[in-house]
Amino acid sequence: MKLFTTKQIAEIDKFTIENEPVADIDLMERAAMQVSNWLVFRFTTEQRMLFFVGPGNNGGDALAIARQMADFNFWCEVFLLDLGKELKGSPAINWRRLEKQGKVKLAKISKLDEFPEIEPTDVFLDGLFGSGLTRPLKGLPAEIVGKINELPNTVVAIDVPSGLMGENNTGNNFESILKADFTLTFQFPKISFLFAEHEKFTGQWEVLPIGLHPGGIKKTPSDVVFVEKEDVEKLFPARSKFSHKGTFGHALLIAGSYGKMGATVLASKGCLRAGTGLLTAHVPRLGYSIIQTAVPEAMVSIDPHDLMFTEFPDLLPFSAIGIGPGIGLKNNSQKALHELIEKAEVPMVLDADALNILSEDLGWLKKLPVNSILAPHPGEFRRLVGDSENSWERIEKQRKLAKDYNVIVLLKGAFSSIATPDGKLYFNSTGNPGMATAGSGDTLTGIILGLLARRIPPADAVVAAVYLHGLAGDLAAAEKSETALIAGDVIDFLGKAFLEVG
Ligand SMILES: NC(=O)C1=CN([C@@H]2O[C@H](COP(=O)(O)OP(=O)(O)OC[C@H]3O[C@@H](n4cnc5c(N)ncnc54)[C@H](O)[C@@H]3O)[C@@H](O)[C@H]2O)[C@H](O)CC1
Ligand SMILES: [K+]
Repeated sequence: MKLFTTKQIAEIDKFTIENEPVADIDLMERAAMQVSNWLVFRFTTEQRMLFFVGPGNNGGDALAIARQMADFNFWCEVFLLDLGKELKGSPAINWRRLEKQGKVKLAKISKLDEFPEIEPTDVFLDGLFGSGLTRPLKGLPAEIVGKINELPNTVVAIDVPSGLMGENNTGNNFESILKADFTLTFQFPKISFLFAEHEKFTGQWEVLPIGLHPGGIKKTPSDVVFVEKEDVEKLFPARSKFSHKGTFGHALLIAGSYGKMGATVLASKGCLRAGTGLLTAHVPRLGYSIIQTAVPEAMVSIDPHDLMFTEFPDLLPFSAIGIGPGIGLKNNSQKALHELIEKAEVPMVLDADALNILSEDLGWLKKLPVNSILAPHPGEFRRLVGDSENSWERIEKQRKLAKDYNVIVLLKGAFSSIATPDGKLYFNSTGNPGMATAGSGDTLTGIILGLLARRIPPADAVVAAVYLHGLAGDLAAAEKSETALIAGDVIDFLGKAFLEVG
């Protein structure tokens, strides 16, 4: 799914109104009905619904929802924020419709003292501000938000939690952003919902389709993609009956050192499960019997050093190279990594210690084969490019790194993001907190390597690998719980994940 800025969403909104065509007020009614249908199944008519209504269309939505919910026999009360201006357009029409219906108590709030008496079971609906927010909240709106945040009641935000910007929240006043338990957002997730520090504002968010015009969505350009099943399905070429091992390539994995051979085992298994034809794992001497025993499907190339990576085999047979998990930072290994980068001609995926080594001198990134992949977690990313004030700034740095060095940068996190040199940005939609566990990243590196070895174009390989890794983790958590989840489970469920994206 393409993701848009709130400005672009307003344009698609306008396109829909003109080309469907549909009257503004009817589109609002449609959006409101989606929210009402959601609320009806979530709450009971014993609970009061208190609507906090702002001056724009977000408020208009709230007024329409209040009327619809009253028709569903819910007790609804409306509190219109009185900012000294009359309602206009569709919000004004919805106010009159409520007056005519006569089932909902209507009040205005012009100062904080007028905040209503509440019961703990009351549900708050936030229709103060949505995607039209232009600046941080202050004055009365900020006070109302502050008051709502102090109370224990369940809060449902309409479209966007009031006060949160749709994209960049640098410089926003975090004290005056509404903290919702649920956010019901229209048609597209807003980009700022994908940043960890905003979870406390959005709560659980859900996308409600409101039938925006497909033509408008198609013609609006966007470099940002929220990766879902249909985006991944199309990346896999069908396997021909006449395929043989060579068709699916030969991966070289360089991983592990004394005390860290588990990283090699996990990455190897991930790689094999991702469908590589052949895998050679290059390991220090001490790792020989470990790999032969734990991963009999892999061939082993043995380093002359007992404990660490110091040399690599002839690169000719390999269609992709993965390096990093558990290799350590010793000088010999650093030197060998640099030599490998000089010689390699097939796409590489670099992770963990390989990235820590390259952080010392980013000049090496320029020498990587084109479209190689860096797969840092936030700590490794910081070592590469320095501190970031927030997720937005981190993403900007990620995109710049990808462009400047012609590499694909995968930043691992809750919604892992992938930046490509041509300026595209992907956010992954799968995965769960249980996957923040030892060896999870090694497994992912293996999966990426396996897809790369199959000669799937590097950007597609990363997007698909991250999605499948997350999906396997979700399937595993459903059976084993997030708490008990270990990296090996993700590998075990990778087959089921592949079946789902068939
Ligand atoms: N395409 C859709 O998704 C649809 C969205 N709908 C709803 O419309 C809102 C966006 O409405 P809009 O009128 O553009 O903006 P808001 O209601 O968010 O508020 C804008 C209003 O407030 C003023 N303002 C902006 N910032 C501030 C501030 N910091 N302090 C005070 N006032 C501020 C601004 O000048 C405007 O007057 C979207 O979220 C959906 O809920 C449609 O109903 C259906 C289609
Ligand atoms: K809102």
